[in-house]
Amino acid sequence: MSDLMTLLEVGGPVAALGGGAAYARAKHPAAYWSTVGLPVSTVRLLSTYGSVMEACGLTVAPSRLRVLAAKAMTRREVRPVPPRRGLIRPTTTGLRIRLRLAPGQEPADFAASAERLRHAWGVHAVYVTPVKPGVIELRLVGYDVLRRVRMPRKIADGFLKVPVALREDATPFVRDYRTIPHQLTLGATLSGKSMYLRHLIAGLAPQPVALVGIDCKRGVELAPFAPRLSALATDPEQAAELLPVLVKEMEDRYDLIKARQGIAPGTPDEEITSDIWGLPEQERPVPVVLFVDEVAELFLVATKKDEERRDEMVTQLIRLAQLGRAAGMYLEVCGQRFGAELGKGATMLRAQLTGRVCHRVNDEASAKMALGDIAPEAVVAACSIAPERPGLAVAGDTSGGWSRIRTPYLSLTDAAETCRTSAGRVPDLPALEPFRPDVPERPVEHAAPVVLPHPVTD
Ligand SMILES: Nc1ncnc2c1ncn2[C@@H]1O[C@H](COP(=O)(O)OP(=O)(O)OP(=O)(O)O)[C@@H](O)[C@H]1O
Repeated sequence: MSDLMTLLEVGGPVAALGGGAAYARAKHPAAYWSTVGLPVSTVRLLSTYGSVMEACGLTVAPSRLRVLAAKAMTRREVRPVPPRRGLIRPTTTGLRIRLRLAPGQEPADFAASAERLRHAWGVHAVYVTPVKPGVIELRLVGYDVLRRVRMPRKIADGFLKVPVALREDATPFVRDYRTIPHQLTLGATLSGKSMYLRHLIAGLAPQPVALVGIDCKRGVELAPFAPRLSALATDPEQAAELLPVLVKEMEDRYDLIKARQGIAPGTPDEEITSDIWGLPEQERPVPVVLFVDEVAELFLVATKKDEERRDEMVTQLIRLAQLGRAAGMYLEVCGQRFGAELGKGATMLRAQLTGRVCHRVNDEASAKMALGDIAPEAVVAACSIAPERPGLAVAGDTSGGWSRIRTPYLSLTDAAETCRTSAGRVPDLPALEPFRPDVPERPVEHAAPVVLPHPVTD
């Protein structure tokens, strides 16, 4: 709204079309787009649809019947036929339109022409999404939505789902733990990893989930969220004590599932479960999300004795990643690099982390560690992230899909406040009780003294 007001102050939508247009478009793209850009672009799309499709090679030859009918009724030449289009639907960032593909066309033809379409219609970007066989959706985005991120008002969030960032096509990027249980987030220093973690923690804090942290930066990243954490380890020694407890918790959960499966030989199929989600609600253990910040610190060793501890921790992390999903235990691993050079187990652990988010990195090798096994283009996209845009990242998963995303700004104070107000939601997990972090008392603001000092005067 304030953007809109500023735009109107600049000269209003009509005046903005004149002298103030360039200023308004550059300064307040969202307001410009919703007040001026949308009608202009709709008219442009409607009036040029057929010719643009033809110029981009996205038309097909008319059917013989159509040619005959046209010849019989008019003497005009019959033009190639563009795909049938549905209604133009405005969005806050642009337009959406569905197209029915003509026989012989495929979504890849449109994706290949996206750049040409964007120039022809004068928009920031055009994205192509297959909806069902024979139908695609074109999403026209009017401006660079990742420059100043605003999350859409309506987002399909829910249990174990956190809308953590915005994609470049203006759709929310939702971290869904039940679909992608474990994730690896990489990025150079000051690239925005902590902001990403902050959003996840603040998003999960109000949900019935146990949050556990291993923060090898001596707790500086996760300590502000201490009121909502069930356990926090701030160095490798503490992590070495916490990890076996988590593995034991996971094994107990497997025993619980097994006990349920063995209730009676004739138990109906739908009551036999292979993960905690099949258990009755009152018996179901609370999900646990383990945040590991600066994972490389767990791998680094100085002495022979450290090496043994390291090997144990890595094995436990691999076990959690391998078996955790069914027990409702999820991993969120963060670091600057995570390659084979970290030693035994690193590649194996990385392979278990399905979700990948790569912020700005210092070299191609780091981007390859996160995205190399997803798509080569994703690696290139990650390498071209500018330092001036912290929070920008490339998100992918091992199925091969990827997109550019950016987190909105969330101050540490606001995230910590969310954790403080959700402190009552820390679930009861007796095994983790010894690892519960101390919650520092809030600094008390000094109240005004009851007796006001006044200068002693003679
Ligand atoms: N999405 C964003 N929008 C605006 N500013 C951001 C965004 N993400 C991060 N920043 C800013 O960039 C700076 C670095 O971010 P952050 O601390 O998250 O980086 P980091 O990768 O965790 O760095 P380090 O590894 O050194 O801790 C901070 O000042 C933060 O406010």
